[in-house]
Amino acid sequence: MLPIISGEQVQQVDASYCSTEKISSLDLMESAAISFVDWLMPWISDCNKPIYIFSGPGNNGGDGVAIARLLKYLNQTVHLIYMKEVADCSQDFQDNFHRLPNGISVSKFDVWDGKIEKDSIIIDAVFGVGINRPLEGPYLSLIKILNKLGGLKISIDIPSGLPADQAAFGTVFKANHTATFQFPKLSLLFPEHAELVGELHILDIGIHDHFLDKFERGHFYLRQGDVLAFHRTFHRFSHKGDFGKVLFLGSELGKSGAINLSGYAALRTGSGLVHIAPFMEDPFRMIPIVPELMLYQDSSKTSLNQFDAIGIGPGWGMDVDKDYFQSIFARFKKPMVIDADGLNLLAKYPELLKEIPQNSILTPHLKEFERLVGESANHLERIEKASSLAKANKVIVILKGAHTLIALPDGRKIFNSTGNQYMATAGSGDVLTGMLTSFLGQGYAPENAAICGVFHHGLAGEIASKSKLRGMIASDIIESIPDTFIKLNVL
Ligand SMILES: NC(=O)C1=CN([C@@H]2O[C@H](COP(=O)(O)OP(=O)(O)OC[C@H]3O[C@@H](n4cnc5c(N)ncnc54)[C@H](O)[C@@H]3O)[C@@H](O)[C@H]2O)[C@H](O)CC1
Ligand SMILES: [K+]
Repeated sequence: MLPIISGEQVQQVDASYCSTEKISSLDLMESAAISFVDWLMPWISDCNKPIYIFSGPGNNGGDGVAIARLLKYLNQTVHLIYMKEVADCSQDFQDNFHRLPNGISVSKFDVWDGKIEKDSIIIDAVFGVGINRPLEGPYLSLIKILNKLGGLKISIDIPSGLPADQAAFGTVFKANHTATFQFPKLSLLFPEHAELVGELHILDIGIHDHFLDKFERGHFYLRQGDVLAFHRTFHRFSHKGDFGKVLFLGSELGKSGAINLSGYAALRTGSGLVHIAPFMEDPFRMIPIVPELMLYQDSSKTSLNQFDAIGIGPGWGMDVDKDYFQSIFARFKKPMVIDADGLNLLAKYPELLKEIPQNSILTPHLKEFERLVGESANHLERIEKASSLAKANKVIVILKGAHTLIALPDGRKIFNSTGNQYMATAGSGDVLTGMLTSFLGQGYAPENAAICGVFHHGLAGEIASKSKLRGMIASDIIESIPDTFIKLNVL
């Protein structure tokens, strides 16, 4: 998995890479600039819009200057506005500045006429990961001007003003795309920064992941290439028992959809036998959404050991009494998935947290998480609280949202790369619970079940939303689960 290192460590990685590969930092800046231009050109080459590049005094500014040169070579109309005397800028900035070809309009900010043609493309290369204090003076004035403009606005590496590892501490450039180098900086993954970052793109500049491994501090980014290794494979002689027998407890009267969605998602994820137990007086009156689902009546006296995995909570309601809730942890000693009202019940009876079987998977969304651990000032604090909850109770905490976080009991924190805004729809969480429980029931180690469940859930959402966009519903996510296995070639 790709380590997410700190902004401060980026310089050390660069130095390590340059000395091992015997290249100069200027060469590395050139690869960064080339990867940016390669990424940008396919979608701007036909529109012929003027490009304004704003370059600060450090190496982020240097990237901007190198990009100005490359775009000019590709016959683009380029305006470069730089902020500080060239002699006071970083060495690589200066070297690139002296290589600028003719035909680019170059102005220093304090004498620039301030004119930006309508519908221009704005490239923000003011500050990168070297930001160390809030924007002020000319930098603040510039970003305020740029934030008022519409059109395509792209940040190089990180929106200027945003620190790499912390919550924003002042005015920040508002990008609609951020093209970041090599790995996502931690702060680019915070939900409160979504409006600053826009769509996130990760550009490879040639540094191999193992250069990042040396600086690894427990944060990782989960990509498609990583996820295959966490799967179990099955063969021609596998039978339905191998694929697991799972049960879902939830769905009070009026919310029968919840465990139906979980159960159906478990079937589509590959479970052999799926039971659903509605929390209703006569559970057998409910009609499952697909005939492959079996109904089950649970009581606090019956052992649940016949099941390989259980998922509890979707649509359960808060009328579940404490003794019955507690009895589940005594009747099922293997890792389970706890979601929705299962989590709300834990928030109501926090003394039961220590009774949860080790390595169980808790899947709060932000509100449920707040009920469990209280409010957080920002996402950084939330990430730390999720990790503490996981470590203290030896459970896996999946904090749902854009870039869902998987906090493992050993302290590792994994951020997911799949999914999109269209997944914020009723029942999407019930689908995740179904998928996670299914993987557990198929004999996946809980950590692997968490990783595969979260990744495939996001990927299914991406696939389903292609043809549905805002009209996508949770059932569409379920229908796309099989395509995720086909896409990853998991047999
Ligand atoms: N491996 C890579 O990812 C590569 C990244 N590159 C780019 O380099 C920048 C980081 O460059 P660095 O020079 O370290 O930092 P900045 O450009 O952000 O500028 C730092 C510069 O600015 C001063 N400063 C900081 N905050 C302020 C402020 N609020 N007001 C005024 N001045 C400020 C600080 O003192 C420094 O002088 C990275 O993001 C990439 O874009 C390389 O191109 C190649 C490899
Ligand atoms: K920037």
